[in-house]
Amino acid sequence: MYNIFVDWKANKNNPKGRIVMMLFRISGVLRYNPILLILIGWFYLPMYVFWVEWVLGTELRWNLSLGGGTQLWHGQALVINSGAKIGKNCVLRHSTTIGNKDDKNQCPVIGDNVNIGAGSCLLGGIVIGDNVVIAAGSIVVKDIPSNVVVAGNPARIIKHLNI
Ligand SMILES: CC(=O)SCCNC(=O)CCNC(=O)[C@H](O)C(C)(C)COP(=O)(O)OP(=O)(O)OC[C@H]1O[C@@H](n2cnc3c(N)ncnc32)[C@H](O)[C@@H]1OP(=O)(O)O
Ligand SMILES: N[C@@H](CO)C(=O)O
Repeated sequence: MYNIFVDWKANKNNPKGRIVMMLFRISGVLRYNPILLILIGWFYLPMYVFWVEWVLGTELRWNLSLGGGTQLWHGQALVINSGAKIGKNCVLRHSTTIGNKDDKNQCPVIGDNVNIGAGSCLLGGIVIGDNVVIAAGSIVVKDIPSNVVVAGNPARIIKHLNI
């Protein structure tokens, strides 16, 4: 619940990001509260799926593990498999896919402060460190260490960050 306020602050000057993240966090509250889930989940979750996933095209599954302070820019055609884990203070944009590579359904585990450029694909059971910038249009299919910028298809390190 606390993350609602953290996300709100992180998405300053970004009303769409604020609203989508708030709706996502409310669905997360239902996940951990069986009574609320029974009382309002039957109504709220289909509405969430309809408006956020289908109409806005932002597939942030209600049971996704997503750290506080997530910035969501634009968000259209963003699809994240619910098996992925994303840390705190990450930036998500449009036309991005984070999901499985094959039918083993292993998904990325992403650290804190990871800034994912528009049009990227992060696939399979890979681990991405903290403080990583993923350039627009990158295809990431291998582990990425902390404190680097990666770009390209397949994504390779183009810079080391002094953090
Ligand atoms: C509507 C909107 O505005 S939505 C916003 C969309 N923006 C994003 O998604 C942000 C993503 N940001 C990027 O992709 C940026 O290019 C960054 C952060 C990866 C790199 O930016 P900078 O640090 O300024 O790097 P710089 O421009 O100096 O490029 C460094 C090298 O990486 C290459 N490079 C930069 N971006 C990319 C990319 N997306 N894909 C492949 N290579 C790239 C450059 O060609 C350059 O290569 P060179 O050294 O061989 O000449
Ligand atoms: N600042 C925004 C611009 O659209 C972004 O980085 O995505």
